[in-house]
Amino acid sequence: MKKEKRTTILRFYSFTKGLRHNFVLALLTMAISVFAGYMTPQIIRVTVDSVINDSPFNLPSFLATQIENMGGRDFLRQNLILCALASLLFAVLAGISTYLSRMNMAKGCEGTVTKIRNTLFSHIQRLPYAWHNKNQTGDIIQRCTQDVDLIHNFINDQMMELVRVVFLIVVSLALMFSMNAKLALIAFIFIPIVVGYSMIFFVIVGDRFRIADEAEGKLTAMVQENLTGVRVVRAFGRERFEKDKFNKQNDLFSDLWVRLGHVMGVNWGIGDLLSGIQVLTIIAAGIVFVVDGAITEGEYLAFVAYNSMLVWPTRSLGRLLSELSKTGISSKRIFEILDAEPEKDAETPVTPPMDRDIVFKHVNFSYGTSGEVLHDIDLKIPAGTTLGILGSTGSGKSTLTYLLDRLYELPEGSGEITIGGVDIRNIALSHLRGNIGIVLQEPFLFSKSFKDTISDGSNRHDIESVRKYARLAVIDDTIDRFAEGYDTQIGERGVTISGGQKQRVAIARMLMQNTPIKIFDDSLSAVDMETDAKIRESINKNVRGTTILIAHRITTIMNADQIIVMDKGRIVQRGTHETLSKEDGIYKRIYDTQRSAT
Ligand SMILES: Nc1ncnc2c1ncn2[C@@H]1O[C@H](COP(=O)(O)OP(=O)(O)OP(=O)(O)O)[C@@H](O)[C@H]1O
Repeated sequence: MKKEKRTTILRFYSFTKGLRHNFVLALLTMAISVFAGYMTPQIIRVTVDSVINDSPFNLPSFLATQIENMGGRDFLRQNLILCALASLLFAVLAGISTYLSRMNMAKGCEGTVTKIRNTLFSHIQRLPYAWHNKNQTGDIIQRCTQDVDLIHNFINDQMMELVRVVFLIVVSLALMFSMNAKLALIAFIFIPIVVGYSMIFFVIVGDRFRIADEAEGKLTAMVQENLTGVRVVRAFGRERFEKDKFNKQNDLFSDLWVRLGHVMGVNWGIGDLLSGIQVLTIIAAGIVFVVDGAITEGEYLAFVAYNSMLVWPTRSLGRLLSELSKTGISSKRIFEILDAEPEKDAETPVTPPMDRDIVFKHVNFSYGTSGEVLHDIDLKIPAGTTLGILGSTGSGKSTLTYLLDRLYELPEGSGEITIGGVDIRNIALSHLRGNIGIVLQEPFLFSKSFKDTISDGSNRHDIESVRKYARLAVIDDTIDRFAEGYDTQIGERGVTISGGQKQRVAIARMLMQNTPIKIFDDSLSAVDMETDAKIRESINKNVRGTTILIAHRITTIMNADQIIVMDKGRIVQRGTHETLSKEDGIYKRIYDTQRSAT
C-alpha cells in the first residue's frame, strides 16, 4: 500500500521547507487579531452591566484589581471615554496583527508556489519523450497554470481561512458557553448540520470540478493546436471548421461551469438559509433568557455579537469545504505529473568515447499501441562512415534513430544497441545525447536571432564560427539578405522563414555542435535538389564523424558508404548505390522512377 499515491493537498507540505516560520508567524498573528476582535463585545458587556448598571465586575482578578486601583465603577462612569479607548486599542491591535499575518502568509505562499512551479517545470524537462507524446500540451499547460493557481489560492486564502474559521468557532463557542451553556448549545447544534451538508457538496463539487477542469484542459489544447497549426488552418480554409469545433468545446465548457455554479449556488443558498435561522433562533431564545433572568442585558448583547461571529465562520466552513474539493482535484492533477517516472540513467552510467562503431543487434521494437515496428534489425555502422536509409513511410526509419538517441528505451530482451561495444542503456543520457546531433524533417527553432540559434548548444558563439557553419549548410547568403543579417530574429516575434531555410538553419546548428554522430532524418526534403547536392558536398568535404542519412530521394543517400532499404520494419536490402542500383528490388525501382522523373 506504500506505493499508493497520496494525492491529497497535504503532499505539498514538503514544498514549504524554509518557509514554515512564515506560516507559523502568519497563524500566530492571525490568532492575536482574532483575540483582539473578540475583546470589543466583552468591553461592551462590562460597560453596560458593570459601569452603566450596577452588576459586579465579572472579570479576571488582575483586571478587577486594576479597575479598583484606578477608582472603580465611579471613576469609569465619569470617564466612559476610557471604555471607548480600550475598544480602539484592541481594534488597532487587530489591524496590525492582520497586516503582519497577511504579509507572512504572502511570503510563505509565494515562496511555496514558486517552488511548485519550478519543480513541475524541471520535472517535465526530465520526463521521457514517450510521456510527452502521450499527453496533450494544452492539458499540461492547464495543469501548470490554472491548477497551480488553485493551489496558490488554497495556501494564500483557504488554508488560512480554514484555521481562522475553526479558531473563531472554538473561541466563540468557548465564550458563549462561559456565559450561558444552554443558549450556547442552541447555537452549537447548527454547526454539525452545516458541516454535514457541506461534506455532501464536497463530493458533488469535486466531481463536477474535475470534469470542468478536464474540459478546460481540452479547450486550452485546442487553442494551442490551432495556433501551432495556423498555416494549415489557413491553407486548407479550415477557419470555419476550427471555429465551430472551438465553439462547441467552449459551449460544453461553459455549460459545465454553469452546472458547477448551480451546485455552488445551492450550497451557498442552503448555508445562508441555515445561518439566518440560527441567528433568529439565538435572538429569540436570548430574549426569553433575558426575560427569565438567566442572562444579563450586557451578556445578551455580547452573546448576539459572538453568535454573529460564529455564524459567519460556520457558513464559511461550508463554502471552504467545497473550494477545498476543487483544490484536491487540482493537486491530484499536478501530482499526476510529478509522479510520472522521469528518464533515468543506469546505476553506474558510463561515458565512453562515441566516435566508435554503432551496432544494432537483433533489435525488435513496438510502441505498445500497435504491432511490432522494428523486426530483428541487425546493422553495423563503422565509425566515421555514412549510412543511408531509404524506405517507405512508416517503415521504421525514424524509430531506429529514436532508439539510438534513447528517446524511446529498448526493453530488455529486445536486442541491443552498442556504441564501441558499450550497450547504450549503460551510457549516461546526457553523454549519449550530447554526442548525437539530430536534424528532423520539421525542425523546431526557438525564437532567437540566427546567430543565437545556430550557436545554440555549442560552446562557441563568435560570429566567424557561426558563419562557418551557416556556409556549410548553404544558408549564409540567405541570412545576409535580411536587413539585420545574423541578428535577425526568427520565430514568433521575428521573420518567418521557409521550411527549406529552417532545415538549413537546423543543419548549421547541428553541425556547430560538432557531435561525432550526426543524424539527418529526412532533413533535406524541403530543399531543392541543387541545394541538397551543395549541402552534401560541403558536409562530405568538411565534416568528420559517423553520419546517418534518412531520405526519400536517392540522390541524397547515393554517396553513402552503406545503404539499407527498410520495409515494414525490416531491412530488406543492403549494399552501396553501385550494388543496389543493379539489384532487383525496392531501391532499383525507386531509383529508376526518380531518374525518369528528372
Ligand atoms: N510515438 C509513436 N507512438 C506510436 N506509434 C508510432 C510512434 N512513432 C511512430 N509510430 C509508428 O511506428 C511506425 C514507424 O514510424 P517511423 O516514424 O519510424 O517511420 P518512418 O519510416 O520514419 O516514416 P516517415 O518516412 O514517414 O518518416 C509507423 O507505423 C508509425 O505510425
